Amino acid sequence: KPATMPPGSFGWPVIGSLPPLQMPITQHLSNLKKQYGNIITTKWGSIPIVVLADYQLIKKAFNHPDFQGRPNLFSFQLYSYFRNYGVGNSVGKVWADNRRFLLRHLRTLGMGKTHAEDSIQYEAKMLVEYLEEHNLDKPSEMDWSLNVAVLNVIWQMMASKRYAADDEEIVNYNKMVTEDFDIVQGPVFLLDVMPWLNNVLPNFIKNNVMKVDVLMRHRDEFYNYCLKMFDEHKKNLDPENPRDIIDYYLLEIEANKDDPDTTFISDPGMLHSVVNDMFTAGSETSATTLRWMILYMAVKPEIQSKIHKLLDAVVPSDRLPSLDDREQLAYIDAMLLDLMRISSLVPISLPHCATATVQFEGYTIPKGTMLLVCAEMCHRDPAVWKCPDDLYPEHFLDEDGKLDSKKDSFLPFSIGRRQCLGESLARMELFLFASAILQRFTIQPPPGVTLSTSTDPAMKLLNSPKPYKVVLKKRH
Ligand code: HEM
Repeated sequence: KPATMPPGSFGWPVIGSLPPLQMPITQHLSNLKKQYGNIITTKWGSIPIVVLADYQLIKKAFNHPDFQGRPNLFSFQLYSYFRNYGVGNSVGKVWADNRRFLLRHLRTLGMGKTHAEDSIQYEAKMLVEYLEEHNLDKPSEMDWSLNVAVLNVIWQMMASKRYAADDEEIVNYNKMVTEDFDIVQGPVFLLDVMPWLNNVLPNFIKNNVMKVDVLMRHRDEFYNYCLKMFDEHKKNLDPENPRDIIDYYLLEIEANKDDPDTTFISDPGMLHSVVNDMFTAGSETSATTLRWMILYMAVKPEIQSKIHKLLDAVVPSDRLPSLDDREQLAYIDAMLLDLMRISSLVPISLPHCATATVQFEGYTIPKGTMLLVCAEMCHRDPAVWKCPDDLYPEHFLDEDGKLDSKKDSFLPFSIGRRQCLGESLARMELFLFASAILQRFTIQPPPGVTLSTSTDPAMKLLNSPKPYKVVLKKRH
């Protein structure tokens, strides 16, 4: 390791210092922090890495203009056919233009406003009705209906489409996304960190062990589905009344067709990557957070009962909770924020990459270094949180019981220039879905079962609960 880089070690030649397979990633990084401090050098395969294990350092780094790249990881790049397309994994002007475009038009389409509220409330109503019909009074898993409800919200903003909870096409797409998340957290990781393996490994290993063929098949299926959707949109496009992000994007392409430097190019691959990024980033994340919520409510009856009392006092039982009730239901928002803290859905955020050599905190961080941040460690820091390992909504309430959401050491949506661009939509969704579910049901563990809130150790990028069953009892 160059002496000018932060303390740590590059490990062995070729393999570097790979994280142990069965150890949760936060445990591994926490061991490195104990050994080397808050800023650490390590190496996975051929990728040099700097790990940031302190909130103030993370904030500083993720606001630095030269730390906004993404590393070239095989399983991320695959989705854009290895081109600098889309928003979640793109860099430079393509990323900046697509990000600005999406933020602007998601706001036009109601992100954070009443227009989106109506559509989320509708999905919440459909979801509770579905749960009432299928999951009442018996131990049951929270099935795909949860994913479909969440996906419908983003699907409508992107493509003006919504699906029934048991629609085959959408359930199939959800299964693909979930399966892909499992696969990219498995052995294909070796292709991410040792890209040269791609040229030497025989296809039967890449396909049978790493499941690369499955990832590619899913990607192509979704690509073809998108092409059909784009054609439909082109046929029905009314420039005076754009309906959704796809319409706005088609208009942007048209408006920029004579600009040789534009990133809004007519290659459908670009729009496909934008749509794909939004669907993957916006569905599994919110759906898994709701799964955590349902689990924690079953495990913490005292918090659930406080929420029930509050809902009964504030919201008449013949209508769903709405954003107008939000101030009076601050305890629910506080519970959701603390849920995001304790579950740390994205424990190391998404990796960033240095796009230039940077002098940072007295060290040299060479161009191409990957940056990883310890969000989960910040969320469980006993020096910051009163009850670091427990769900404790009071972490996010001030002395007057008002919501206090701006906390240091709290970064479930990451921080800085690449911070989650769906944060306000996600927070609105979580509030409306969670309060609708809790207004309608009491959530209990199955008789005689002790539910565990420990995370599934097979998951590295996303902290998911282990599969569980709960009993829903109708309240109203
Ligand atoms: C509970 C729900 C969610 C959580 C916890 C979450 C978390 C995150 C995190 C940690 C990042 C990485 C930021 C970085 O690289 O520094 C991210 C990025 C992103 N998220 Fe979310 N997210 C959620 C919901 C959503 C939703 C609903 C959408 C879509 C509307 C969305 C769209 C995105 C996109 C497009 C990016 C990439 C941003 C970029 O690279 O500039 N997310 N999210």
